[in-house]
Amino acid sequence: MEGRVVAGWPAAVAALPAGPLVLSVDGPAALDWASLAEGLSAAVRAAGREVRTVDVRHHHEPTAADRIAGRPVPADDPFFTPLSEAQVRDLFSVVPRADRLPGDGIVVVFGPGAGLCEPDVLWYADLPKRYAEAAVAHGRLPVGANLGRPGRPGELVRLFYTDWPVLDRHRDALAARVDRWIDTQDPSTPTSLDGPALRSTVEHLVRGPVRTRPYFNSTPWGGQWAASELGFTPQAGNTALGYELIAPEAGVLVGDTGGPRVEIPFQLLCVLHPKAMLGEEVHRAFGTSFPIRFDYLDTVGGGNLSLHCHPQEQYMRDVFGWPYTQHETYYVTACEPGAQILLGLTEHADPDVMRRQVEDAVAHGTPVPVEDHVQIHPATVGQLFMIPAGTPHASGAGNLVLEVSATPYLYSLRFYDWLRKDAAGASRPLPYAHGFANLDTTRRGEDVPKDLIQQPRTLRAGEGWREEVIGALPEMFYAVHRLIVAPEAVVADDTAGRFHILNVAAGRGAVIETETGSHFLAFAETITVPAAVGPYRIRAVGGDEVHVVKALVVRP
Ligand SMILES: O=P(O)(O)OC[C@H]1O[C@](O)(CO)[C@@H](O)[C@@H]1O
Repeated sequence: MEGRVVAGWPAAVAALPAGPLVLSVDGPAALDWASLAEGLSAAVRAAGREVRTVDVRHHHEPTAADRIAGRPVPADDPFFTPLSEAQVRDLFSVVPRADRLPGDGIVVVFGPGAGLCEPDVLWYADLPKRYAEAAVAHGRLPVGANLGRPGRPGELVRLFYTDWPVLDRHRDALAARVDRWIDTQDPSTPTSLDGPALRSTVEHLVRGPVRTRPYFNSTPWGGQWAASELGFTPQAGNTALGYELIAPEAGVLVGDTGGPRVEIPFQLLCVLHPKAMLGEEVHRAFGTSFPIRFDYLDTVGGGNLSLHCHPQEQYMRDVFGWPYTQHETYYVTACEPGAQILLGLTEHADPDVMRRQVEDAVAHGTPVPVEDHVQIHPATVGQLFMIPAGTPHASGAGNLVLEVSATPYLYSLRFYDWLRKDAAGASRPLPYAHGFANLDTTRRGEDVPKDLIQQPRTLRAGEGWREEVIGALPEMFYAVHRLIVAPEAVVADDTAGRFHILNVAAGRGAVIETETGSHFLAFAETITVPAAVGPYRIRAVGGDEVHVVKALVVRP
């Protein structure tokens, strides 16, 4: 990395040019902007410069939140809104302009949209999205407020489908010209990196394998595998959903080991270098959206996921506004004896009966006889289950599932949640009307195991290794392969112009060797090999066979 990560406001302020300045600090709604302004102002004063602050949120229109909102479809849908297509500019009727102070004073314009105020210097203050989600979910202000609604408790539906698309577009548009990137995870000592160093770091990152920072959240079905086997600290009692690589939320840590670090959004790599990251054809098809996600579903010592399906392609576009849909696959990395995967309709499933029972469960708490409608398959380590959009599914208790899926992840159309209630006696949202509108009633009976529980096909092989296709379907744009590598054997691979994602699913680990370096990938870890890498090698480490799950786009 060229340039240094520095810690604290004084170090960031010391790098500002002399003379009167308008300094804009832009960033998401989910920040404690008042503390930021206070900490930054104190550092400016300590540097002997006069300071004045302008909070752009006071210049947002009173109706700003309405102006940027995606409209619910149908109008009273409490579960989803289409992705907002608004711009941060829409928050304002008039974007404020600040006059410079005399001498070498600094006017600090801060808040979402501050970058539009034609500043002399532009900083971007970020907070990884997981903080916003947690703050909104628990009603923690000021961080948990929605864009255009400071001071009012936030809502997740607005966060996911309005705030994030609007703010992400804005961040992406600023990325090529920000003068400093600031990570505010520690609000009293933010870490930061200047703009040229940020961009040279990103340029370096897209030339080699890159691992994103993992974390696990907790859900009502979450288990204990990641806590006990990997040492993750459960947020709220369990390690349910492991964010390995969910591009819209993923971050990459940059900085020297032992020194201050800055977490930058993985998405910056796709925005600043889309062809190097994704490859030319994938970029043409998906723009700057990184289309494959890897995450864990940990139900070991936990419960069943809800029974749900995901939107069909056309519905996803028309109703939710995502250009591609949430096709999924489950790879069983570990499971307890007797663990199960629910997948596909039974031969004689009747969606009308199922719907009446689902409604009965909601209205009267009557259990749904799920096995009448949905097939139950034994979970076995190493098996991949294909879950095209519209297929009802759930991982049962006792599994560690590696999900290899299309990137959209916020569209679980739940039919049934096993009558679970939270401490306050509330059920989780059950958008079953959307579920039934998307249920693929043709995929049932024997077709389910035949098409969706595939047997591995060897694609190529060499001394001590083979590469298998373990899941591919005509309607899915990606395929899942597996490399079986004997101890110390080496596989030569090539991105051939499209990124690969690798995960060590069995064995101690593997070394990923490229022309410029080597990276050790331990069991259960995931890494992206950008398209620009070209040829690379996978070397098995440890005394046991190593299994590497690999995903790639096959039909852009
Ligand atoms: O609705 P539940 O039970 O929380 O399950 C949601 C999870 O299911 C999945 O769609 C997997 O099937 C995940 O992507 C998602 O996080």
